[in-house]
Amino acid sequence: MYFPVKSGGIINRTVGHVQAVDGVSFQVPEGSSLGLVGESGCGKSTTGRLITRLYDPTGGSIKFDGKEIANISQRQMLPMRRDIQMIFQDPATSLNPRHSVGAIISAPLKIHNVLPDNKIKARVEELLEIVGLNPEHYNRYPHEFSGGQRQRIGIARALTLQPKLLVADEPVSALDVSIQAQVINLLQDLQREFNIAFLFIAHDLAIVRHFCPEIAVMYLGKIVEIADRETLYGRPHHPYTQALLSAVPDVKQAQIGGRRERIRLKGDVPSPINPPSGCRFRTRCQFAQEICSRVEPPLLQIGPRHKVACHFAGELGAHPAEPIPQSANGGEGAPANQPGFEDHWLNLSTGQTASA
Ligand SMILES: Nc1ncnc2c1ncn2[C@@H]1O[C@H](COP(=O)(O)OP(=O)(O)OP(=O)(O)O)[C@@H](O)[C@H]1O
Repeated sequence: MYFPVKSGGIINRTVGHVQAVDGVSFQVPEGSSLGLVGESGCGKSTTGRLITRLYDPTGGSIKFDGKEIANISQRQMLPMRRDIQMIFQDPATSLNPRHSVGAIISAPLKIHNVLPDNKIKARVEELLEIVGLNPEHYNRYPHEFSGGQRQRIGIARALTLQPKLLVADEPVSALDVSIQAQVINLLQDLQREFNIAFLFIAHDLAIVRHFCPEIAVMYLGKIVEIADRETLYGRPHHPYTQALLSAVPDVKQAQIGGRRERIRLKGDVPSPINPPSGCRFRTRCQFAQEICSRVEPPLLQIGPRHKVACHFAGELGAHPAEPIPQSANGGEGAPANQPGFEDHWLNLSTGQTASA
């Protein structure tokens, strides 16, 4: 997704592009959840909005249930909207303050014409109950609810059409810490009960840990590491993931005394209008070498469910001195940036291909 940058003035020329999302590839299995994590501005929300087709992608492919949806018209997308819904970060701004809760939650039912009018109220009351709100509050307005309750209204609205995929864009970031766990538990219960797949967007690794069996870390529009939860938190290989994790308080470490060494990132995130050549993370990476400015590292599979985009991928304190040979990447056209995982991968310690 490239957004045009305009010059302004009378001749409003396009003078550049914000490369908001470029090189993102993942799968969200049916009924499961994938966490998408990264600093502000790395393209997480844009990715979520592309999948729900709130934005029209400028390139690439998005498949839902095997069907290509990246290029279909909004009209063709309409039936699919029932299956793909979104929960937004800030319930205070995503709910219309002039509409009652009943009107907000019933709107999708009316737009998609799925229930006769006389059955709508009962369905909305049922939804309110499912998300832990009092069905008698049908006629109240969003301002009469607390932040956590408002997010429950947003969740009920997203559930109305029984979606198969929910894109949750920082669904708890705007809430009090004490309320966050309750809303996450609710989402988890709903997932189990209705077999809903989640793309769970968050800016820190602590929130997605309990929700997502698989997590992708984004930096400046790209996925830099994606792995199952145990691998990502236990043995991250990308210096950026390692830095993000070092900022998360570690309870176990605190119990046995001592602190995990904190890795500080140098400088600011560069502009996505003119991202660094080669590896986009190199300007802030303590391990960067000459190759990093020349060659963009592909997203290389290095374990059964582990991919990383770094020439010097390795566990913290064990980054290799020499870059991973380009031949190991399979050369040009290798399926490195395909979604999902292959059944074979590169074993970094032996330099050989391994399989299950
Ligand atoms: N409509 C738009 N027009 C131009 N640039 C945009 C637009 N939307 C997003 N961007 C830019 O694309 C990049 C990615 O933005 P995005 O909102 O997806 O990041 P994010 O990781 O979700 O950040 P945050 O957590 O702050 O929402 C940013 O540099 C942003 O300025």
